[in-house]
Amino acid sequence: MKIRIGTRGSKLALWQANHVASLLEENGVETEIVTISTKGDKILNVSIAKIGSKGVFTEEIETALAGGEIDIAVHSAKDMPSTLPPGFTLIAFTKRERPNDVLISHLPELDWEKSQDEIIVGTSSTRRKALLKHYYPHVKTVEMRGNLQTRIKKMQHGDCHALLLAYAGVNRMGYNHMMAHQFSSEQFVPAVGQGSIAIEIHQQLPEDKVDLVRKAVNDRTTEILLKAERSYLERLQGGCSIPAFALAELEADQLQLTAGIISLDGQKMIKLQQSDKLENALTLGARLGDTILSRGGAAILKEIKEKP
Ligand SMILES: NCc1[nH]cc(CCC(=O)O)c1CC(=O)O
Repeated sequence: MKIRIGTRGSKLALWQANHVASLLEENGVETEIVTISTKGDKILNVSIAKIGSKGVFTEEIETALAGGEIDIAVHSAKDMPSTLPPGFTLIAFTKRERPNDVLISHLPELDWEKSQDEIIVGTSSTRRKALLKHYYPHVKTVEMRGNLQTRIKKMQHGDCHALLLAYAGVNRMGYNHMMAHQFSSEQFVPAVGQGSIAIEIHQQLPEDKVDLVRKAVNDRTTEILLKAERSYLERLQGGCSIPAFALAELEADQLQLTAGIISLDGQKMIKLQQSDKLENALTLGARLGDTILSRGGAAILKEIKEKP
C-alpha cells in the first residue's frame, strides 16, 4: 500500500514530512510526499494574529485531503486549531521531543540575562511576546515572520539580536549551535502541542490506511498529553494566535496539566495546575479551561478580542 503525504514546502515542514515518511517506510509502507503552498506561507508581511482566521497553514492542505489528492497531512501539532473543520480529524501524534522555547542568536557574546544593553528579540507569537514582557521587561520585541531560515537571515541582517523559537524546530533544522538560552517549560509554558507532529486526515480515508498510519506513527503517551492540552485550548475557543499555553506531563501514573493565559502586555497571567487519571485527559483539559476562564481568563480573552 502507498500513502501520499501532504505537507507545506518549508524546510521544517519537509523535515517533518520526511520523518513521518521514514516511520511509515520502517513499517513497510510506500510513501510519496506532495508539497502544498498555504496562505500562511504566502502572506509574510502580516503577523498570523492579524491574518486572523484559524488554520492559515492548513486550509489548502485540507482541500487536498478532501479531494483525495493526498491520504494524510503532516503538520506541527502546535499549528493545528483546537477544532478542525467538519470531516477532518487528527489520527496520530509523533513522540513529543523537548517542548520548551529557546533563544537563538548569531552573536556569540550575547549574555542575554545579564546584559545591560537593550536587547531586541524577534518573535511574532503573542504568547512569547507577553511572557517576555512579564519576565524580562527590559527586552524589546520585533515582529518576525517567515520560515526559520528567513528569520535567521533577518536576524543576521540586524533586525534583532536573538530569536525566540521552539527547541523542536531549532533542533530539527540543526541550529543547536546558535542556542543562547533555554527557557524552562515551567517559566515559559509552551504552546499547546509544541514539539509533536500531528497527522490529519479526511474522514473518507479507508480504515485500513488509518490503522496503518496509527500503528507506524502514533505515540500513545503523546496522544494522551495532547488530548488534554487541546481540550484546554478548545475551552478557550482559540487557535495558535491567542497567548494561551498548556503543557501536560506524566507524573507517576497521573496526568498533570499546567495551563494558563497571559494578557498581551504581560501584566496579568493566570496559570494553574490540575491532575487526573490518564483516561480523563479530555475532562481534565476542559475542567482546567473552565477554571482558568472563570478566574480571569475570560476577561483577558475579551480584552484581546476588543483590541483594535
Ligand atoms: N508557528 C510556527 C511553528 N510551528 C511549529 C514550530 C516548531 C516545531 C514544533 O513546535 O513542533 C514552529 C516554529 C517555532 O515556533 O519556533
